[in-house]
Amino acid sequence: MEEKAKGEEKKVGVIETWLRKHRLLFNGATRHPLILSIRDGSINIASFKSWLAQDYLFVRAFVPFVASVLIKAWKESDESGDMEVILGGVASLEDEISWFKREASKWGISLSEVVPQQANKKYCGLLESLMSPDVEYSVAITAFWAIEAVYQESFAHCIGEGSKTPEELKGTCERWGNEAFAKYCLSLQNIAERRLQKASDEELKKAEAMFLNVLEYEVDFWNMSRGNV
Ligand SMILES: Cc1ncc(CN)c(N)n1
Repeated sequence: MEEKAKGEEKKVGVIETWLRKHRLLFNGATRHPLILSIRDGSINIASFKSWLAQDYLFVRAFVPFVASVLIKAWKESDESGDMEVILGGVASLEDEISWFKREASKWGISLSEVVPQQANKKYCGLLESLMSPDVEYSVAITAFWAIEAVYQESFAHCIGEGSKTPEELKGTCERWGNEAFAKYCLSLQNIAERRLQKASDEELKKAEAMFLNVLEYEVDFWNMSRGNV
C-alpha cells in the first residue's frame, strides 16, 4: 500500500467526532430493549402494535418537517444536489405512509382512533419547532440525518447476522434496515457534514445539542411503546 504523505491523513469529521464522543447515548437509542427484543424474537406483539400506531402519527408530522428542510436547502444551500436528496426523502414518505396503512390493517389497528401519547406529542413538537425559518439549515439537516440514522441503525441490527426476528416483523425491519436506506442516510450525513464544516462555533454547539435531543427523544419514543405491554 502506498504510504500517505505527511498531512494527507483524512481529518475526522464533525459527525464522526460526535458519534465517538456520544457513543453510549447513540447506542442507547439504536440498541434499545424494544429493538433487542425484536432481534431476539422475544418481542411482545402488543408493544410492536403500539409502536406501529404511534409511529404512523409521527411520520405524518415528519412530512412537513422534511418539507421545511427542503425549503431551507432551496434558500441556503451552496450545493444544488441537496435538494434532490431531500426531495427524494419527501417522495419516499408517501410510500411509507401507505406502508403504515397496509401494516395497520394487517395487525387490526384502526389508525383513525390512535391517540398520540405524551412522548410522541413532545417529539412532534420538536419537529414543529425545527420548521421555524429562524432555525439554521445546518441544525435542521443534522436533526433530519440523526432521526433517520437512528432507525437505520436500529432496524439493520434486527436483520443482521444471528438475528431471530419473527418472520412477520422482518418486513418492518427491512423497511429501514435495507442497503438503499443506509445509502440515503449516508447522503444526509454528507450534506450535514458539509454544512457543519462551514458553521460558526455557536451553530456547531446548537447542532450538537440537537443531535443529543434527537437521541433522547428517540429513547423516549421506544420507551412509550414498551410501557404498553
Ligand atoms: C420516532 C421515529 N424516528 C425515526 C423515524 C424514521 N423516519 C421514524 N419513522 N420514527
